[in-house]
Amino acid sequence: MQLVRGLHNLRPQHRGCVATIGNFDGVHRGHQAILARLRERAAELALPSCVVIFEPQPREFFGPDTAPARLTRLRDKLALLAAEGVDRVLCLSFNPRLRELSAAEFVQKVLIEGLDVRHLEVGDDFRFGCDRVGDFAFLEQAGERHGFTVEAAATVELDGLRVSSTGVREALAAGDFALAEHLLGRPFQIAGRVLHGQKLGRQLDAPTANVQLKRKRVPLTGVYLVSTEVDGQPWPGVANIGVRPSVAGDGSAHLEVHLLDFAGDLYGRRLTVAFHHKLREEQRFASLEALKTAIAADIAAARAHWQGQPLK
Ligand SMILES: Cc1cc2nc3c(=O)[nH]c(=O)nc-3n(C[C@H](O)[C@H](O)[C@H](O)COP(=O)(O)O)c2cc1C
Ligand SMILES: Nc1ncnc2c1ncn2[C@@H]1O[C@H](COP(=O)(O)OP(=O)(O)O)[C@@H](O)[C@H]1O
Repeated sequence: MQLVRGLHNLRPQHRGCVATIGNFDGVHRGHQAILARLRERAAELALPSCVVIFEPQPREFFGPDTAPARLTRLRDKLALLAAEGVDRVLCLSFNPRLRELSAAEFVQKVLIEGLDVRHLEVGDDFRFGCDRVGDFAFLEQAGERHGFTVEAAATVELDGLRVSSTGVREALAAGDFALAEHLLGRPFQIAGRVLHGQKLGRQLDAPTANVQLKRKRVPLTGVYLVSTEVDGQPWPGVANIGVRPSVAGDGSAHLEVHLLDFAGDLYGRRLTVAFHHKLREEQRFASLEALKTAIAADIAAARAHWQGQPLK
């Protein structure tokens, strides 16, 4: 899959494609349905498929502190899109200039001049352009003028519930991992590099791989049963994600993973942590001794849970 960053990096060979536009945060089963349709149309027309995404996502641009926490950072989103068979991603910076483009200008600059789109696949609630005035009817009219077809992918519902990034966030916040996994089509995961921490973990009899989080806000906090892979081998563990109120810190979110019966050096490695079950909320403990006792209980609970269970 090819990544093109910014309209200015589009070349003549990128013109002529089948495209879709959106945030694709989480690349959930609703997104996957649109991407499947995109693949079909690309095959029928013998054209490459292109997904247009924004970075930051528009809501993050308008309200960095109020936008919902990301389910997938850019790197993970790109890997998931590649796995869905997308040929090309055009990643546009959502900046004041882009924000001010009218719907007609967006169509002209991005879809016509930039991509020469022959077919556009959109979600049924997709809106775009300054103040979100562009909608499906607008695109259909533009398509008639410029010679491209537009199709609105039907809403994907599972058990009567519309699949959405918001739905996944709500499931995570409620600790309903079965639902999150159902909506995503895979377990919820966070990937990142293992950084050096405060070296407190070993004093707590629970060394923890400190997985780097690139964003301040996270879609879940608490203590969880997790699994990861080390050298291709599935490995169970227990993790805390949150601000660690018992430990002096800067208030930013951390993901700390203790792997059961693991001894070794994980610094610098990239871990993908899958979340399976919530054990408890993160707590503020009065002493490190009390925190140590709580962590020992969490580890015992994780051991009891994973005993004899195949890792997912
Ligand atoms: C299973 C588990 C549960 C944890 N629960 C809490 C908690 O409730 N409150 C808290 O402040 N920190 C909690 N922590 C985080 C510890 O404070 C953290 O792992 C410790 O500070 C080690 O940090 P370091 O890797 O920077 O040395 C938990 C860690 C683990 C592994
Ligand atoms: N069972 C284990 N689970 C997680 N990390 C472990 C384990 N055993 C050893 N390690 C290593 O120890 C490091 C964590 O030790 P810790 O004292 O918590 O230090 P830090 O504060 O740097 O995270 C991990 O990054 C990893 O390299």
